[in-house]
Amino acid sequence: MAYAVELKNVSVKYGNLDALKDVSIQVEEGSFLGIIGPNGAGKTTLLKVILGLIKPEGEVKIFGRPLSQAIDKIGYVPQVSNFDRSFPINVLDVVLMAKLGGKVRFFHQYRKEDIEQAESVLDQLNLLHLKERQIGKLSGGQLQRVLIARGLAVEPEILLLDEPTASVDASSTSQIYELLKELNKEKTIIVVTHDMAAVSSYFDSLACLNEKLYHHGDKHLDQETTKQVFGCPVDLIAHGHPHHVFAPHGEEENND
Ligand SMILES: Nc1ncnc2c1ncn2[C@@H]1O[C@H](COP(=O)(O)OP(=O)(O)OP(=O)(O)O)[C@@H](O)[C@H]1O
Repeated sequence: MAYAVELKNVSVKYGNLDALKDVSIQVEEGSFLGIIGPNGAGKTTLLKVILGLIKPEGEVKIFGRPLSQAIDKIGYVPQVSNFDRSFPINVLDVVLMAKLGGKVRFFHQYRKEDIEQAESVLDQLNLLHLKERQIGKLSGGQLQRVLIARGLAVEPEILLLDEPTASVDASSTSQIYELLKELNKEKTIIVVTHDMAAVSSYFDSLACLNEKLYHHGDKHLDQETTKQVFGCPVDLIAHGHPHHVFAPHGEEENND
């Protein structure tokens, strides 16, 4: 069976800077994968590669096919911080924009079935009552869920999320992960985040990225991997919640 996403020896350079170096990963269909790494580790670059926005060295396959033939299988949820909240559009428009491939066209006439489908996604996420609300008037958690609705509006088989909990409080964080867990029953989910405190038991596998990909497998990370990736001891990164991510440290704990 083909992998949902497969990268082979993928590298990206910005000028002289190696943003990604020889990254290979195989993501099984139905996975809930967390990719963690510090700021500047190349997480957004990796998502852009999977979305076909950056052409890397190496190979990218989606369900065994070249990206160009399978791009419609992927939905994308951008970082809230990259989203202009002052933009004068309402929630339904944000979701419908997915149908335009992200291009903004004022006074565009959407097809009736597109509107019905966008409303149905909003309904699924308990957001339909907000459909007329201007996006600047949403809470951080609501805006994040609206962006997830937009990612879902293209009816993807794979949903990619960039820092989905960076702008929300702890209770919205669990709500968002509960929602993703529900969506994971039907879709492959890939989340990138630098926030290891927010990384939860929801993931069924974890990869560590810092230019290179250090670990990919089950959801337990060892001290050595995280030291390599983050360059500092595990407990500092996990903000006192190491049990969210890490297996018992065992003997390694004595080495600190
Ligand atoms: N268009 C670009 N031109 C030049 N350098 C870039 C460009 N985009 C990203 N970079 C650099 O590439 C590296 C990886 O950036 P990227 O945004 O992929 O990291 P990230 O892990 O998503 O970071 P963050 O967690 O801060 O969002 C960083 O050093 C960044 O400054």
